[in-house]
Amino acid sequence: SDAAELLKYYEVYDTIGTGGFAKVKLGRHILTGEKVAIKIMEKKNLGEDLPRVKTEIETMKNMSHQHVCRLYHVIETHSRIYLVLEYCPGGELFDYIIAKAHLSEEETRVFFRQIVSAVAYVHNKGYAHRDLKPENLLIDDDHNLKLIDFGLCAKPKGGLGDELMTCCGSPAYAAPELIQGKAYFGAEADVWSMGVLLYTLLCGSLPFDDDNHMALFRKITRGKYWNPPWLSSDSILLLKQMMQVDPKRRLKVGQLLDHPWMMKGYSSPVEWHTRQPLGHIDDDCIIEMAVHMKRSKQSTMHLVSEWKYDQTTATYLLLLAKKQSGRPVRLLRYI
Ligand SMILES: COc1cccc(Nc2ncc(-c3ccc(C(=O)NCC(=O)Nc4ccccc4)cc3)c(OCC3CCNCC3)n2)c1
Repeated sequence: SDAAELLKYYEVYDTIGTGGFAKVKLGRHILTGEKVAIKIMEKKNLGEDLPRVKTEIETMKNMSHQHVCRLYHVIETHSRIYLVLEYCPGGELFDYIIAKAHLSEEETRVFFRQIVSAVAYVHNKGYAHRDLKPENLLIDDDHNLKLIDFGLCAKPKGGLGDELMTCCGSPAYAAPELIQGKAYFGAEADVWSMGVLLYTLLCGSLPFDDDNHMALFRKITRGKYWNPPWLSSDSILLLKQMMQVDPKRRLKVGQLLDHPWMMKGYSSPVEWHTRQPLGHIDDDCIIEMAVHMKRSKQSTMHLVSEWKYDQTTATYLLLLAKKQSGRPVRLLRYI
């Protein structure tokens, strides 16, 4: 069966989320004991979107960053594609904000610096996310944020507005130029969405909201919104600079990294470079794998360096995640 290949390496538990054409289940990697998120896609439901999934997989293989969800394993069977991804036990930022009504400026700053770090990294890789919203920001076991792109919206930066409604589902976060179907720059549209995100963190509500689609579009293109009384003048200024209707007047990501609001209480700009470069091979993980596979360290190093996103890649990356979370770099020995 399709699940046979998956069940060779993972225990599969209940569904933690669904969306579009994917279902996500909680799983556990048997060899390392680490929890994972398993994104399950039926090929027949993907239809002409299948190439976009392939592009998404290539994009993910190219991303390794402390604030971007990691891809561990790709399993393709006759009728399904399984993506084994980093599991975030804290759930969606969306639910976190709801639970707290809104966040303090200080707590918002900690999270927002992580969001800017992830987006600056994605942009530097030549992609625009295009669907930045609290449902696509997850909380990990260290209470840090991880960016995901659940709806396959990330595209090369210079994207056109053609996939207007297909993948940018929630217009509430979409930039004016994007919902008007104009040709736009992905990086500029992402800055607008980050402005809306910052607003929802600080205010606990959307700056532009309306049940009627047309009324919502009008509010977004007008760009006027209410500032709650608890906002500091610095926060009001930053929001204004990010939610500029004219994309050319909008703040650039580069200006966000050391913006005065971002620097309050910090001595250095946002660090957006990755702390886990793709090519880096960790010695402790290689040694544990070599012992387990009864192979030399050298041949284990070569096998891992092929980055085939198979069981070997998954085992290495999950051992590395264990090490980074302070858990012992050990593989299960009794199977
Ligand atoms: C209720 O939610 C809960 C509750 C408790 C725990 C969790 N934990 C938990 N962990 C991990 C996931 C996950 C990670 C990555 C991807 C993915 O699709 N990656 C692809 C990707 O990120 N590309 C990409 C990224 C950046 C740039 C370019 C491309 C998909 C799912 C998850 O999903 C649940 C969904 C539910 C619907 N909303 C979205 C999240 N949930 C979630």
